[in-house]
Amino acid sequence: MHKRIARWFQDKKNGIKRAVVTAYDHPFARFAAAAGVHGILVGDSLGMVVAGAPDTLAVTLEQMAYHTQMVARAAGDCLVFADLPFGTYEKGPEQAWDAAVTLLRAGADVIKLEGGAEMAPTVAFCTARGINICAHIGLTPQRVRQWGSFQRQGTSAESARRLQADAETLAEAGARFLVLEAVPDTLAARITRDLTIPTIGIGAGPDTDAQVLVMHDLLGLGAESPPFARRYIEGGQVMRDALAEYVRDVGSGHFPPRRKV
Ligand SMILES: Nc1nc(=O)c2c([nH]1)NC[C@@H]1CN(c3ccc(C(=O)N[C@@H](CCC(=O)O)C(=O)O)cc3)CN21
Ligand SMILES: CC(C)C(=O)C(=O)O
Ligand SMILES: [Mg+2]
Repeated sequence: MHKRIARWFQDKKNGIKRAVVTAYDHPFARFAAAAGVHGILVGDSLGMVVAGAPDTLAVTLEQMAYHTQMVARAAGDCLVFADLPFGTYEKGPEQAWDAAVTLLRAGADVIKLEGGAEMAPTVAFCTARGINICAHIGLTPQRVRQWGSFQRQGTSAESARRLQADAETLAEAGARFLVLEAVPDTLAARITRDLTIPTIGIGAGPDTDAQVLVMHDLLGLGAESPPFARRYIEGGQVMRDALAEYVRDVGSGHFPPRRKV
């Protein structure tokens, strides 16, 4: 196993938590790596937080490859995860393989895809041929057009049982990581305890092996964040203040300074 991935398994055994953040370009990935983040996810959430769309469905493989390249160049020792976007992998293992190769060539270490047991053959196919797969269950945003909104999952006993079975099936198929999104804390804790692979939670409570947050939520750059996100700084306000000062300085003649020669 890749030494950097083996560390994730070791830390899970020892109960040491790991932190993942999304990044979509070089400067943000550089900040994440310098801060000691363990993993960077080039998420298809870029369609929403960077491109301004209402969901992630319009993101293309070419866009994901472009952003993965920017991030990988700055990632240092961070493990780089990249999302397969909607429509590039659901038909089956061979379609998924082609798309995953594109993102590996762009610099990703681990390829993430959404879905439960129905994705197990694809996970097994890619894993057997040399690609590290991160599965993603619970609130899978690529299915929002079926649900109508971003709804928490696993809240009924039946849905919780299905998610737990999905987790086990995906791990048995060879997934190296599992993202649990917007599910009850108790369910995430149970799945984390049952699996030997590291779980990465978002809106899934404190008991997953790692956490992931969207960079623009963490830094307060978006107008709104999901209820579970913590805005560590109101970065948007900091930027607006700087920009307004620039506008004032240009208007008043304080910028640029007059040079002697
Ligand atoms: N900026 C941003 N941050 C994210 O974490 C994120 C995105 N965008 N876009 C893609 C998905 C969507 N995400 C979300 C969004 C909302 C909830 C949520 O919990 N919503 C409310 C209302 C749900 C409903 O209408 O039923 C909730 O309390 O469940 C969860 C995950 C997480 N992801
Ligand atoms: C929220 C995370 C897990 C994600 O899939 C993304 O950022 O696209
Ligand atoms: Mg995603």
